Amino acid sequence: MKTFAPRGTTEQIEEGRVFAPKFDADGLIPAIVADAWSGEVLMLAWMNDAALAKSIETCEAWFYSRSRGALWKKGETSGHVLRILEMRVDCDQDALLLRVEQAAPGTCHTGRASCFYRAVSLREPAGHTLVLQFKKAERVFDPAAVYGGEPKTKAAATPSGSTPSTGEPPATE
Ligand SMILES: N=c1c2ncn([C@@H]3O[C@H](COP(=O)(O)OP(=O)(O)OP(=O)(O)O)[C@@H](O)[C@H]3O)c2ncn1[C@@H]1O[C@H](COP(=O)(O)O)[C@@H](O)[C@H]1O
Ligand SMILES: [Mg+2]
Ligand SMILES: [Zn+2]
Repeated sequence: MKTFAPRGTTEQIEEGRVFAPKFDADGLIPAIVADAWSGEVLMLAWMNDAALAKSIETCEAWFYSRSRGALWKKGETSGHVLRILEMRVDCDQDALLLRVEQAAPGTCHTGRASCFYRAVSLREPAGHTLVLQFKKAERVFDPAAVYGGEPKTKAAATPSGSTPSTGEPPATE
């Protein structure tokens, strides 16, 4: 059973009004999630046909977890659901952008605001271990309290979560 329109011509896909999302060979389409108010990119996850349909029906973000092999409503454990204010599709309709309002601060399961809290060093030659720089590493919630497990209160107090071997600088934002 197909939930969405079949792909048309390039002209129809790029300039038309019919939503005809392209799922990859695994039946998935990537969805970038950004905070609707700040524009901050929060996470990237994948949707299958069912997750996309549920997201559209409920205006809450549903994904397909590749590692768990299951449909997943973001926030089902944490309560940190993502209300979709707008869903955009890119030119060739093979990527989605969800502009969301967060029910609670912190989208990343590590307790950070965004999954993208580290930067890869640029202008480095390939072929050796590249060091990551912590850019926005402070935890805005304690993942142990929300998900269970070892408390992260110490790491929350030291935003860079410093592990001396990597020489991480403190958070810069
Ligand atoms: N909460 C998250 C979560 N939030 C954001 N993300 C991002 O979403 C991506 C999930 O996509 P995939 O499942 O395809 O990714 P994956 O890396 O193959 O596998 P997992 O992350 O699912 O292990 C990850 O790569 C993360 O960058 C999360 N990925 C996983 N979780 C887990 O989801 C579960 C439920 O959490 P809540 O939805 O917050 O209740 C918990 O077990 C969390 O650990
Ligand atoms: Mg991942
Ligand atoms: Zn994350």
